[in-house]
Amino acid sequence: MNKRIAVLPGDGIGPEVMNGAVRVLQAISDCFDHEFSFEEGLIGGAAIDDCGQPLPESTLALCRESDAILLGAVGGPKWDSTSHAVRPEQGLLGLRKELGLFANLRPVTAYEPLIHASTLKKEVIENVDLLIVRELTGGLYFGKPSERRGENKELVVDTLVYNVYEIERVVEKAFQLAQKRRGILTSVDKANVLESSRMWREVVNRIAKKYPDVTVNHMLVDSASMQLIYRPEQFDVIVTENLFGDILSDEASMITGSLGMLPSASLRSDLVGLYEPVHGSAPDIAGENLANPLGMILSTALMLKFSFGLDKEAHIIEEAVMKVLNEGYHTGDLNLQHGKQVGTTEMVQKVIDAINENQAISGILTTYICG
Ligand SMILES: NC(=O)c1ccc[n+]([C@@H]2O[C@H](COP(=O)([O-])OP(=O)(O)OC[C@H]3O[C@@H](n4cnc5c(N)ncnc54)[C@H](O)[C@@H]3O)[C@@H](O)[C@H]2O)c1
Ligand SMILES: CC(C)[C@H](C(=O)O)[C@@H](O)C(=O)O
Ligand SMILES: [Mg+2]
Repeated sequence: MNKRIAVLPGDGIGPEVMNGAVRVLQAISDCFDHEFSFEEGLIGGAAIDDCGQPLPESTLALCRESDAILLGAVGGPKWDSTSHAVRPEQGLLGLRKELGLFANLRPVTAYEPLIHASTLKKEVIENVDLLIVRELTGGLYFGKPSERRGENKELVVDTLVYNVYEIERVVEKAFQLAQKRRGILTSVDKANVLESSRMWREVVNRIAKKYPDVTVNHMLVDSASMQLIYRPEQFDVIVTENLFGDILSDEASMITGSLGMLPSASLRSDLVGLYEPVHGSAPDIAGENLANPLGMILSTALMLKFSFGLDKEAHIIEEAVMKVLNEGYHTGDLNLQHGKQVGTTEMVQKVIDAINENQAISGILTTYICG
């Protein structure tokens, strides 16, 4: 299979984790004779430094011409003082909006070997396997006007805007995903206060009629944030608007033990997708070989699955990550008393070794069984 992949490393630890992701994909392509070509584009602060814009036309064109996009992270203190119109984060938001990537899937799994890395009790998290479906191209992030007004700029305006079709398409996606999983959909909103949430609820209830095999419940976001760390195993698929999804997914990441573990897929209706870890550019550890590359690596597995239909290859990456964690290897963000702490590049190499080992064993088995 020939695929063109746009690679947008971004800022901070972005390039470090991206380097690992590309190396893992090269290992996969070597094992399976796929041809993956990787073309780099600038985004975020790196792009501002280069041409004054967080999302250059050339990057957008590259993404449009590619079969899938990988993104590291954007932002950092270096660009914090610049005016908000040229913030690095605008590059990422612009890319999501321009490409119409409305459904952001953020799976959260309590990995057995990391159960003691979580600050939550073992019995609270041991069976957790949930999926947050976050609406990604609407809500407060994109409402206009967003500005400061008045002579002394003493009035600030941010608006929360949703068209009904924007809610329908992401809710529909969440129902379809719930159908393929355990059949439980929790819609999270703030319908006791926000009109947009009341419309959200109406849409969910209307679409629910098409999916009688999915059990639906509504939860207010404040309560949901509590339930997420009180009884997280109750959740299968959570569907929610943009900002709530952003906040709840960082919270949920601690079930896995670290924000560095969470992958994500941002999809539209066709197969094109953007794959990025949930974490940011982590300026506090950037350039020190300390970053956990697994959220980024697991995002490549989501890319293989969703954009290329390569389920087997995706599974091999996920199995390799599990094997490495089972052997006790982990980066410093995971608070584990036992095990072996390694740096970013060593962790990547361990995953690649596990992939190659897996393929060597299956090669021996094939020769043995087929003669
Ligand atoms: N998708 C993105 O590009 C994205 C996401 C979130 C934040 N950001 C940006 O990143 C910058 C920093 O934001 P922040 O500090 O609030 O959030 P962050 O996610 O960058 O970091 C939060 C904490 O988690 C740690 N952490 C995050 N990822 C890690 C990893 N892979 N391995 C080990 N530790 C990890 C960091 O060291 C830090 O202590 C900001 O400019 C923000 O806008 C970008
Ligand atoms: C960097 C920022 C704009 C982004 C968001 O809020 O969507 C990030 O926090 C995320 O979760 O992808
Ligand atoms: Mg976030």
